[in-house]
Amino acid sequence: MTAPTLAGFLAPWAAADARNAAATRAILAIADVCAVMQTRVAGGALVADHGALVGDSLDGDGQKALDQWADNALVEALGAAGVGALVSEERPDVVMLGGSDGVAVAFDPLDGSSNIASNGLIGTIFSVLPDIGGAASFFQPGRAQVAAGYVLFGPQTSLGLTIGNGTQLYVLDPVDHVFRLVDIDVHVPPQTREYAINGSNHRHWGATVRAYVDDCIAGTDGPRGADTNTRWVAAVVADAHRILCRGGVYLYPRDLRPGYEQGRLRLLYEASPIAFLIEQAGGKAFDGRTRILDLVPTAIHQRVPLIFGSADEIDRIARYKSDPNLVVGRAPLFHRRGLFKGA
Ligand SMILES: O=P(O)(O)OC[C@H]1O[C@](O)(COP(=O)(O)O)[C@@H](O)[C@@H]1O
Ligand SMILES: [Mg+2]
Ligand SMILES: [Mg+2]
Repeated sequence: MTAPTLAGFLAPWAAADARNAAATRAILAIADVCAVMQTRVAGGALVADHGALVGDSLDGDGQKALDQWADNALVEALGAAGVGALVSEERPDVVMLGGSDGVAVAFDPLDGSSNIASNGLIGTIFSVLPDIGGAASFFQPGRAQVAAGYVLFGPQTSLGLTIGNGTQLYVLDPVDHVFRLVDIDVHVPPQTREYAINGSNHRHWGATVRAYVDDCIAGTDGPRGADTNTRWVAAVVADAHRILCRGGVYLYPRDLRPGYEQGRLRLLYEASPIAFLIEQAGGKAFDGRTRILDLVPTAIHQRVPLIFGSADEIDRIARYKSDPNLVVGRAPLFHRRGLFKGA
């Protein structure tokens, strides 16, 4: 028996009310663009120089050809799908599309841009919100999301989705190029010994994050009394997928570098959709203090410190914040006063 398709799985939900139907059209439009993008990505330099710099990005890390292609294809498809308004990482302002179906969409057309030119893991992340009238739709807390998802371009092309009834995983069938359901009820294991953080920023972190990571690194010689493992893909879509599959935690905290006072990830089209997916799979997501889904956006491209994953490990990280005994009296390994001063 062939696995249900994405469209087939969503059909009963779409039939329930007009907003679900509008959200379903948007989700299927995104899935169709990503199915086409899979072929484009798989062809690499035979198709185009995907990693070519084609302009400035809002974040200052340069817009790549594939960022631009994905952005244009998604804007066109969402317009045709009747979406009212959208926010894209690649566009400075809210784009009014004029559709009146009742939903608005925020998306990161290409996540993991720094991996494009080296055939690394990349993807697309999206958030579907109720359309409450133009730009205002994007200033609702994340818990107002109708649906959230991502597509990961890897050995398989995976799609993760939540419509608020658990989290499901799909794979793009290489035979007929449609997404088929492979896991109807994803569960993030509550415990883990695997963390993901860009360790090269160690000296810029606050004391809490540094203490947590130092204890991970200390392993059996430290307060955890157990060894840990680390993974960092430089594509949050891929780190999130791994965590949905086998647990773990991801941290992109605020740090002392200029411009990183609120970390690196964007609330509307990275942190909020990932938090919805992770929570629906039994995990947790916060900014170090507040649940991501309770945050109310104040700007469409605002950054937010993002920490998500296995629930018990998130509680452990939160304890580093609430219990100073876990932090005080430490000489940071790599800091001005530390053992390896200037190392
Ligand atoms: O290069 P760094 O500092 O390790 O940051 C990597 C992080 O930045 C991101 O690439 C930002 O997303 P974009 O690629 O969409 O800009 C995340 O996916 C990833 O986790
Ligand atoms: Mg991104
Ligand atoms: Mg991006």
